[in-house]
Amino acid sequence: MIRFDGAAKRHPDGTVAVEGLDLDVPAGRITVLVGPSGCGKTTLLRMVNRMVEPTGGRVLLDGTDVAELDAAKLRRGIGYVIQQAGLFPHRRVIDNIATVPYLLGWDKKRARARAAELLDLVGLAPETAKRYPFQLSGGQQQRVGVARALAADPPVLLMDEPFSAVDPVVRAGLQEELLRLQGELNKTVLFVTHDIEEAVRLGDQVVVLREHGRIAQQADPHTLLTSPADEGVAGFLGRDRGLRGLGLRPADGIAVRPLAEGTGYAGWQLALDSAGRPLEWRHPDQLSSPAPGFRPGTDTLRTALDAAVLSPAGAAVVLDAQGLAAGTADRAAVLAALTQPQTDQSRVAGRA
Ligand SMILES: Nc1ncnc2c1ncn2[C@@H]1O[C@H](COP(=O)(O)OP(=O)(O)OP(=O)(O)O)[C@@H](O)[C@H]1O
Repeated sequence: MIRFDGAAKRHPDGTVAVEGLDLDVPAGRITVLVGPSGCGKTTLLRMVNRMVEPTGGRVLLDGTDVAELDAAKLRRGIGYVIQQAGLFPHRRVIDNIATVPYLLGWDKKRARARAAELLDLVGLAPETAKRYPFQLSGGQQQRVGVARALAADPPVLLMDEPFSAVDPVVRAGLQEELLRLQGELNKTVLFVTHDIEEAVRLGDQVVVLREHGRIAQQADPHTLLTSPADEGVAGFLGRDRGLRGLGLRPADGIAVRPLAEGTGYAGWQLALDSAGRPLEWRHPDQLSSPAPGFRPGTDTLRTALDAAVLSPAGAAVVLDAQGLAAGTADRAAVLAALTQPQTDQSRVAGRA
């Protein structure tokens, strides 16, 4: 666990970057620091690996003040990912990833074998190994950056706006990948972003900061979206936060009308292919329309609601794990599920 214990940073020119922060970053979870430019996010992150020395208070790593640890050794035990990856331009991808193992004195063969393993883990093709960073796309470079940070299997990962230099589609893919990796690796992740959307998507815990590293709110994403601490946080969260909150809840507890009880709604009939996959909604007097659906438990309430809203029949198709139609759920059934209280266990699979 990382603990900020009154951690403060005042620069020689008098600028107070962080006034004095108390914060616990629990082991094995993702904690996101989010807030406007200049509020002290990067300063706080860098206090952990001693790239910034606090001028007041302490940062504890598993109970030990990091100031008492050898800085180089400390950094080798902490993965660090920054914006635009920060790869060594003159080194091949494989050797970029093996940077820390080399520093730790691993022999070349073992270090490269580990790097190849990580290349695969972050979803890059083996032939990428021989390339130089300039021969990769921005998204691929970020994946290499993540692989490099993970190379020596550090328990702690510091990520400073790692995905902000890539376009929204690539960014969403990288976020997805990080959640998948975290599901396997359970690192203690401290992640900095100025994007609240990214914060609620990735964080088990989200810490909204104001200027001078003051905490405006510290909460899980659902609580943050549904109960912002004040007007300032609500403004920072932006519009549609209720709807966005549904994207964090699994589509459970929705009453399903089984196929055997019929698939007709006010003249619309659900057509299936021979295997039982939904094809479209058909109506004798109207154009056919796509039949969107959702998988209970796997998809979110937002997806279920979207499917019900888009359906001309006013009902979403309920799918099984194989993508076959298991039944339908009308808008009223989806809306009824929205009003059910959420338990801690009911977060989207892979997130909690
Ligand atoms: N070396 C320095 N000397 C003086 N002031 C500094 C120094 N480094 C950072 N600051 C100031 O400390 C404050 C916090 O900076 P920091 O980089 O931690 O903010 P941030 O929240 O990460 O911002 P951004 O989202 O723009 O990256 C800012 O006001 C910044 O100008």
